[in-house]
Amino acid sequence: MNHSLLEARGIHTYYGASHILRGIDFTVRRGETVGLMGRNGMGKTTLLKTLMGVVPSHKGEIRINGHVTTRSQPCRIARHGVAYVPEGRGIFPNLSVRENLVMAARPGVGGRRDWTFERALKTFPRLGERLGHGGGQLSGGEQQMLTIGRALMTNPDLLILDEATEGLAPIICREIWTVIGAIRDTGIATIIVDKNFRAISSITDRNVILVKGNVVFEGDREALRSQPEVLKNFLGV
Ligand SMILES: Nc1ncnc2c1ncn2[C@@H]1O[C@H](COP(=O)(O)OP(=O)(O)OP(=O)(O)O)[C@@H](O)[C@H]1O
Repeated sequence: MNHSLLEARGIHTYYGASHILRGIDFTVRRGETVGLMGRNGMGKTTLLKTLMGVVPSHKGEIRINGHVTTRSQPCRIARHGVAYVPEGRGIFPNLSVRENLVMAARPGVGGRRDWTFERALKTFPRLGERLGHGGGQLSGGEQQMLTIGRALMTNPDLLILDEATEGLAPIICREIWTVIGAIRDTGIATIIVDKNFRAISSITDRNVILVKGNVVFEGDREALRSQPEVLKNFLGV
């Protein structure tokens, strides 16, 4: 029995002639929170896009929830239980908060309907106060909450967050980190990319660092924090 929710082996991805991912192995177990770290341009977003089928891998194999998804379209991968929140915010600015949430609703793998409209509002009370507002009228932090709320409404097994707190005020970032911690407690696995390694590593089970398309470190919070040279060399902190 394979307990991995997501398993990628020997992944190579190119943009044209540029060889970006150079043989990456990457695993997420059920319910696990994984921090994906690295300096700018090291291939984090490319790895997420490859896992989601947005960018094709040239070599290697990806399995999600037991299905080989290496050459699947993003919509098929989403149906295998993955919700992807890309950098920037993917909401419909002309639809209301209510419409944005309701439109995204669908059962998860096996018909699971843990996340309902009511539960999303309980998780993000701010959204409940803005139900009639257009998505485009929200602040940056509220838009990010709506994006995450929409992703949860698809009842995912795995939530992928790329730079969820980018450009947001510290107080809003803290609110988002708290929510991500709460999502973790519900058993949803998460991959998080964020520049704030302290915030990430305080909620992750495992951390993976990329340098030039290779995995150079993999370990839990203690392993990461006990190796200042790793932080300095690979993250510049
Ligand atoms: N569409 C593209 N076409 C060509 N090259 C690209 C494209 N997107 C990204 N790259 C290049 O691929 C490399 C990896 O980029 P990627 O966005 O995956 O890095 P990242 O680790 O997510 O960095 P950042 O934190 O800056 O988003 C970079 O050198 C980048 O310039």
